[in-house]
Amino acid sequence: MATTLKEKSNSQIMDENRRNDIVLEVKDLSIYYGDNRAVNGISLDIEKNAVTALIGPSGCGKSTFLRSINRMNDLIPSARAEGEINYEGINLLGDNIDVVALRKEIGMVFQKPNPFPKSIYENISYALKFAGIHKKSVLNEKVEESLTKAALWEEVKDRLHTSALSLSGGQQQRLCIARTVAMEPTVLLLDEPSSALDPISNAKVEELVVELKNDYSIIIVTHNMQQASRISDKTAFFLNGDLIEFDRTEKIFTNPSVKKTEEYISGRFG
Ligand SMILES: Nc1ncnc2c1ncn2[C@@H]1O[C@H](COP(=O)(O)OP(=O)(O)OP(=O)(O)O)[C@@H](O)[C@H]1O
Repeated sequence: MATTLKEKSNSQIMDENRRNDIVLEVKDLSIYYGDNRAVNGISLDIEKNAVTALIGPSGCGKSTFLRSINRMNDLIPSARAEGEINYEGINLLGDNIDVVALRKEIGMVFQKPNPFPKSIYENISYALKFAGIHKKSVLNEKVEESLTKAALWEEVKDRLHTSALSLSGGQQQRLCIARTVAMEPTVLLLDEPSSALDPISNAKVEELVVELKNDYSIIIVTHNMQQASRISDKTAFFLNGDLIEFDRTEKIFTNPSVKKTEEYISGRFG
């Protein structure tokens, strides 16, 4: 007989509530490049509508982990993953995953802004057309909506048909965020999205990330401890491919449980 709500124990209900708050469930994930293991059997849950920061010294596996979530590592012939990344009940590492559809659902923005050498408008409409949207009025609406979400509309609305390359680095990065958002993803993967930007553009991207978590679940790789503590809700500290500590950001930065975390965030290594 199916369990009715009444019959469920408190712990069952708590467990279900916890699962409802989770967008990605990572289980015993290892990632190899040839024989070299870059990520060592990590497990963690990524919360919905929250910002999760990945921190740790150079080469500790942050980007490798991030890229595994939307299967960008498939583009590296020597890379292979073991374990599970569960999203809506599906293991994203499975053989039958449509990676093009996956990358729409789980979008990614890179460290260096990489707009297409086309107009601001076309940067967004291109992917929408590819996805089958051709009606001009719908395209116009979606372009405006994505640029507004990326806090760029006011700055570019009068020059939508000029080259995206004429924008500042910070504007280009917000355009790349708008381009990703236009595909209506659920999860946004951000790989050091503001590290190549000036302080004012960096602040704008940070503000934007906090705003975007209302609509998306965000995972951000950052080398900037202040940035992680300012904008993230949860922080994962990686070291040599291991997940050393994963907790609420406030806890990680004020009272970490592991000595290595404390040493890293206080700048004693890395
Ligand atoms: N394409 C690749 N081929 C082979 N090894 C790789 C490749 N990319 C990364 N690695 C190795 O995997 C390990 C983890 O690298 P990764 O780039 O994930 O670290 P990271 O923490 O993101 O570093 P950074 O902060 O410098 O970007 C490193 O030892 C790196 O040399």
